[in-house]
Amino acid sequence: MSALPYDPERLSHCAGELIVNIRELAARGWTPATSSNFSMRMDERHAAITVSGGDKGRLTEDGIMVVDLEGRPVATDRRSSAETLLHTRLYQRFGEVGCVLHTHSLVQTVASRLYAGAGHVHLEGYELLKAFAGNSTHEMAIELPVLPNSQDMTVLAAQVDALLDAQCMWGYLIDGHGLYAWGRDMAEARRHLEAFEFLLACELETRKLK
Ligand SMILES: CSC[C@@H](O)[C@@H](O)C(=O)COP(=O)(O)O
Ligand SMILES: [Zn+2]
Repeated sequence: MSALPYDPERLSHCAGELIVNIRELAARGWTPATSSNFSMRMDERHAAITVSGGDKGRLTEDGIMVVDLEGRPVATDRRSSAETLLHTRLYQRFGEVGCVLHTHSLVQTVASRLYAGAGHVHLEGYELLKAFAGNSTHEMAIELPVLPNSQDMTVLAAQVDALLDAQCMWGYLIDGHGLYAWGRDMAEARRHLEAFEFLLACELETRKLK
């Protein structure tokens, strides 16, 4: 029997799913330099998350570790993502959140700069809005929030908390930084991430043509 406070088989399963998906996202150029971080819920008290630093496109099992939902490392001396708190707050608040993905694509970063003043990106009338869980028509709008960046994760986490108090959503941008998106499992989180990326690219293209 394992002395670990989590199921090692569950960790292996999460690590496998994370690695396959992260490599695919990295291959699209969405994780430049050592940016971006990713996690999956393991159980009601633990999440599997990427370690801090390193090229996410070359991730191996060694690059995934366990934290508790307060963001503390569990049974390891490795250092989890600098942005761990932004992941664990979502798992703490919403029992149904199973996966959190954070990337730094060019489109996400440029959009975050252009819409930081407005505080949100207005996305309306797109068929792809149906990619977000709970939406069944293009005849609707969502506001993707844009938060000010900070190197102090407690400040950023508090901003995210305030947002989540005010509205139900599947993602947010951080100014000059990138996108956070989540879902009930990896497939849903990835669908949301890809939908935000595509819709932001549409907004940027449309601005160019106006
Ligand atoms: C390479 S700078 C990007 C980091 O500051 C951060 O925003 C990021 O996404 C990755 O941090 P990490 O600690 O590796 O999870
Ligand atoms: Zn980041």
